[in-house]
Amino acid sequence: MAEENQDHLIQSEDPQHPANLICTLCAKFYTLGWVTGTGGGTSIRHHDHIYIAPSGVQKELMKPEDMFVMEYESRNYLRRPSVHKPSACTPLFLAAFDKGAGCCIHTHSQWAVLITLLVERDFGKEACFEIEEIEQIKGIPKGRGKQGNLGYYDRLRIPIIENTAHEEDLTESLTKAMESYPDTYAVLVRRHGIYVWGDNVHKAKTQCESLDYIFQLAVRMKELGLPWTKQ
Ligand SMILES: CSC[C@@H](O)[C@@H](O)C(=O)COP(=O)(O)O
Ligand SMILES: [Zn+2]
Repeated sequence: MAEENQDHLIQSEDPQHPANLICTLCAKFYTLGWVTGTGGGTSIRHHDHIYIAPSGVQKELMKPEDMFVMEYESRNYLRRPSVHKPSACTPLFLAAFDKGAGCCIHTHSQWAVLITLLVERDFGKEACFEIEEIEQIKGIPKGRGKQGNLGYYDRLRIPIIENTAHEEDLTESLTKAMESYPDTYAVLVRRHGIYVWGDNVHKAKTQCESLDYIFQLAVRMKELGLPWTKQ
């Protein structure tokens, strides 16, 4: 089967079609500083199809025809544009889909990176960003299989993993963090950025926005000497 010729998988007039949506979302994320300089990206699961962007391209300028399509069960590419390689983030996106996600967003947001620099590295212990009593925490779900979102008095915890020289080498520690923090919908990567996933595109996007807001606020709080938690 000629993988390049599966154009029907990415051609649709529907703006909500994953191939169109990845392009429009990344163009918006670029304006937030989340996917500049080819860094970051987004992947969407649509039934048994995973839509993946190319590696090393300007993520805000992508077209639907640039998209790779993988069959989730077999992990075979159904569509593979010959001029590109698939995103180096693909195994990390797949780790999120394995946890039931419908969409995974990777950003290089400077707020996320700053948070990873502000949380001490404690050798032998898993690092974690924690904050409470901030209204926007209510934009984050309680956890996988749990109903509803965190409350104002709940503590938000986002694990932090160490960066590696190559994106794909993050997969093992990302998977481990997902297991240590079964309720989390995000993992920070020190000096790199964040992976955020959600049950669907809408949830992944709004959760990513809520977290970025909280990170920006937390950086400012630190500058002002204000604590993130009561103790
Ligand atoms: C600025 S290069 C960034 C990459 O190494 C990587 O961290 C990244 O987020 C994007 O990888 P890509 O393979 O282009 O999808
Ligand atoms: Zn990255």
